[in-house]
Amino acid sequence: MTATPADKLTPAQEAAILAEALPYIKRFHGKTIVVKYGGNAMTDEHLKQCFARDVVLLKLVGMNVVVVHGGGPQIENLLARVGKKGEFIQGMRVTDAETMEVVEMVLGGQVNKDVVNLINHAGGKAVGLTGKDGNFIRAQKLLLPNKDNPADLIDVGQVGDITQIDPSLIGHLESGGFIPVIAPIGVGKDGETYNINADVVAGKIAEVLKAEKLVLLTNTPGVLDQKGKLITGITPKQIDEMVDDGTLSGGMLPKIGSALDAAKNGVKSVHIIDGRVEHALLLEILTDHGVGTMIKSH
Ligand SMILES: Nc1ncnc2c1ncn2[C@@H]1O[C@H](COP(=O)(O)OP(=O)(O)O)[C@@H](O)[C@H]1O
Ligand SMILES: CC(=O)N[C@@H](CCC(=O)OP(=O)(O)O)C(=O)O
Repeated sequence: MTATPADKLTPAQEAAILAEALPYIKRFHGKTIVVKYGGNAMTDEHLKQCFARDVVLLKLVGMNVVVVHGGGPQIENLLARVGKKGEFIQGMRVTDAETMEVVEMVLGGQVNKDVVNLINHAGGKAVGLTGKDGNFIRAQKLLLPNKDNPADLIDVGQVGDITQIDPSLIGHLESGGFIPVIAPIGVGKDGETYNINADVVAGKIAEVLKAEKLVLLTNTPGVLDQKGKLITGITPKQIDEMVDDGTLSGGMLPKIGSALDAAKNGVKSVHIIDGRVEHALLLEILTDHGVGTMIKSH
């Protein structure tokens, strides 16, 4: 028998991997999978193309894929060009009127169209939306709790707290074979524009659509413990402890909060995975090798 280089699979091995996908394709056929594509995971061109191909493949084998994207680092780049630096409180960007303009330009424009274009180039039919389209993400001003003084609330500007999501627009797109690509911008009752954390939007959309899975792609292997080791499954109790002792911080706070809310509110499985790994999405959904951290509801 001829030797096979370690990095090349035999035809039998390749076939075995493809066959492994069958039970997952059957299980998730016709089901909704919400994918949050973090701004930190969309920095490398090759990885971006892998992501787009994964989304198209999942759609073509019959899953209703909904993409919600972020764009934190991309917002930061444009803010720097106008001489501003972002400030975050509890993982939320402090959003004054000028920052809101930049956020809407970047999320609703540049990043949204980039993701749409990538997916379409990979053979899908993606349609970009913000919450203003059909008023489908309604929001009101978010006030953050002050841990030191519960009576006091922190004002972070035009940051939105979701009040309502209308799933019908997504349903129409899905029935036409389109892949919705959603920028995390909400609209207030008087037409105000709100900046919403993308993890929060992804979590709420997954809940409203009664999604089978919510997958959050980011730039860490998953949730890490104090020693930097990956935690493959995490419970609400562990989350509370890790928030209290500061092991979970920054952008991970809204991410884990939304993930837990989604898991508690009916989304069957919720995962935080490493978007820097090629085809991380396919590995998570179509193989026996779960990657990253699964968030448990209890
Ligand atoms: N315990 C933790 N495990 C993993 N990442 C953490 C943890 N605590 C804080 N983080 C930070 O959260 C970041 C991910 O959140 P964020 O920067 O908002 O990413 P994204 O753009 O993908 O939403 C990580 O890059 C890391 O710096
Ligand atoms: C209120 C708030 O913080 N909004 C986020 C929206 C983008 C986002 O969430 O992007 P990532 O997923 O790449 O972090 C922001 O302005 O950065």
